[in-house]
Amino acid sequence: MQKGIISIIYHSNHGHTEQAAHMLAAALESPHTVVHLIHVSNVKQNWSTLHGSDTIVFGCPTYFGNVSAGFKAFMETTGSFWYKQLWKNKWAAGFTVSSTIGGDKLNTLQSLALFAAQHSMHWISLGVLPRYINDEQTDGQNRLASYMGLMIQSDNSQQRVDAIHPGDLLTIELFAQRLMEVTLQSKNSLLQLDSATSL
Ligand SMILES: Cc1cc2nc3c(=O)[nH]c(=O)nc-3n(C[C@H](O)[C@H](O)[C@H](O)COP(=O)(O)O)c2cc1C
Repeated sequence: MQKGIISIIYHSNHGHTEQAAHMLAAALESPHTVVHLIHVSNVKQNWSTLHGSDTIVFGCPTYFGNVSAGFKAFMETTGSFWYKQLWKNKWAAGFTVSSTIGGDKLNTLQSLALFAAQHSMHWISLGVLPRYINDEQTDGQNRLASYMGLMIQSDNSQQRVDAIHPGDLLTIELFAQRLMEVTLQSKNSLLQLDSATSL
């Protein structure tokens, strides 16, 4: 079985999205995966890593209900190869961090999914049902009830980074499992297809 290559490209001004990106990368580590964690400020040295990935995960804070300026700048640099469609048929997924429960995070995830669509990538949704007990939503898996991608609620400090909420941590773990499943399933069926057609 070939390893699945998963890259996380993220922006963070105050460290909360960076913390989430590190947690997601750690949850993606397995004998079957190679994981790359790239801050947008280091993208110049890492284009070949992104181009060689099976799955690219986009992550940024929600600022004023949309992607942060740092992430938008990264998105726009991909215009230099967008017309070649280098990322066509790769898998894509996204996460966003903001300090309120809602905070218009959905709009950020929609912007990330649209960005992936412009690169003709396949979007992986969160795939983790919110858990209800006795008609009340719990503080556990997918407590922010997202479907488009991973949402995380942070503290609102620009000086410190508190621990991620346990429900969001569980959601990160479950999202990582889904990313691995999708990446590996597709990689191995493509390999089977290749070997069948080369017979
Ligand atoms: C300019 C600015 C705009 C923000 N807009 C929102 C917002 O629309 N919704 C929200 O819930 N939080 C908002 N926040 C809070 C941030 O999303 C939150 O602090 C986040 O954790 C910052 O991520 P970072 O530490 O990775 O930079 C905003 C913060 C800043 C500085």
